[in-house]
Amino acid sequence: MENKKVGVIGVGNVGATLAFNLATKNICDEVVLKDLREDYLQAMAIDISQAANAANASTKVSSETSDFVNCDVIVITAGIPRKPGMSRDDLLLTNAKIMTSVIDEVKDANKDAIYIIVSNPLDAMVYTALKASGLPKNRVLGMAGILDSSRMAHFIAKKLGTSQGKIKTSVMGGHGDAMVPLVNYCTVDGKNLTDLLSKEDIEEIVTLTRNGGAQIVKLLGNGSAYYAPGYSASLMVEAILNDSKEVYPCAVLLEGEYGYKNITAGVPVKIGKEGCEEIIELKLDADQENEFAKSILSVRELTDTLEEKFFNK
Ligand SMILES: NC(=O)c1ccc[n+]([C@@H]2O[C@H](COP(=O)([O-])OP(=O)(O)OC[C@H]3O[C@@H](n4cnc5c(N)ncnc54)[C@H](O)[C@@H]3O)[C@@H](O)[C@H]2O)c1
Ligand SMILES: O=C(O)C[C@H](O)C(=O)O
Repeated sequence: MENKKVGVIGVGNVGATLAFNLATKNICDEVVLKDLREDYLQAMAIDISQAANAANASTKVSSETSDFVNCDVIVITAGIPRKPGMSRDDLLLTNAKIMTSVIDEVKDANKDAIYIIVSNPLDAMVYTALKASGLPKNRVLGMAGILDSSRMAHFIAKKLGTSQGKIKTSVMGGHGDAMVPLVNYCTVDGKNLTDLLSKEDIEEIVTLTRNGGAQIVKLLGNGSAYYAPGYSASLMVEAILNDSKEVYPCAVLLEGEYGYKNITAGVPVKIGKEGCEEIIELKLDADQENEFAKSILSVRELTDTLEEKFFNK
């Protein structure tokens, strides 16, 4: 790619954190921001541009509508976050409306873009984005698996009292309470997690991982996590722009993989300049297959609701 350009729609907590990472680390040549809140949008563009200057990074940051064209990657974080006591699923219809409207606004001027969806409920928003854009499945990916895996690694490090950075984890399925942390694929410094911790400790880590988003929502009281989500999204952007073929867990449309069709959920994906270039089919044991089935079912309930109350109304 010649001039690498990334559009970020929604520059609230996650979008601004993402844009800050992209700009200060020179991950692309241009970042273009878009939001409903005009003054806030401009403030973010100026502040992040100044941060890039402080970092001696050459990335240009803009909030001009006329610049929101020919993006290579568009990340959508526009939408409302949940509040304490809410589930991500409670955001379904509000955020589906926002998702559809922002895609309608940008799709014609950004015909080659790969979309990364962040808004919640994540898997249902990927489904919505696919329908709203009419794009092939490889060009719409959802960010959640990297975040959930990073949470699992955090809880393992805490439990073992070990240094971070040596822990490999992977979480599949929908980004909801039924997500599937893949315990037998976790290693710490090359050693299997199952050889390092008891069954009870591992179960506790799985529960903490599943509740990781809610834990932060409760502590914040008004909003949800953004540093880890923003950073996780920047890894996906980087993999696309650099055509790195990195494998990350991402939400994509399944068309027979893992035995499911016409449903979006998190699976390991090889990411390159075409977006999702391959879905990796891991061998799951019987328990994991059951958990994945439950997770798929919870996403299916949301996409059925969308079909009934949003797309066919
Ligand atoms: N996938 C994940 O793992 C993950 C992680 C964190 C947050 N999220 C989700 O991401 C979304 C954003 O979270 P946040 O913390 O950044 O929220 P936020 O409220 O800080 O930011 C959302 C931004 O979207 C903007 N917006 C709303 N409607 C818009 C529209 N039509 N056009 C342009 N901009 C619009 C708002 O003005 C706001 O600036 C939420 O739905 C949240 O649940 C997902
Ligand atoms: O928990 C949320 O609502 C936000 C996000 O999905 C997260 O996991 O941090």
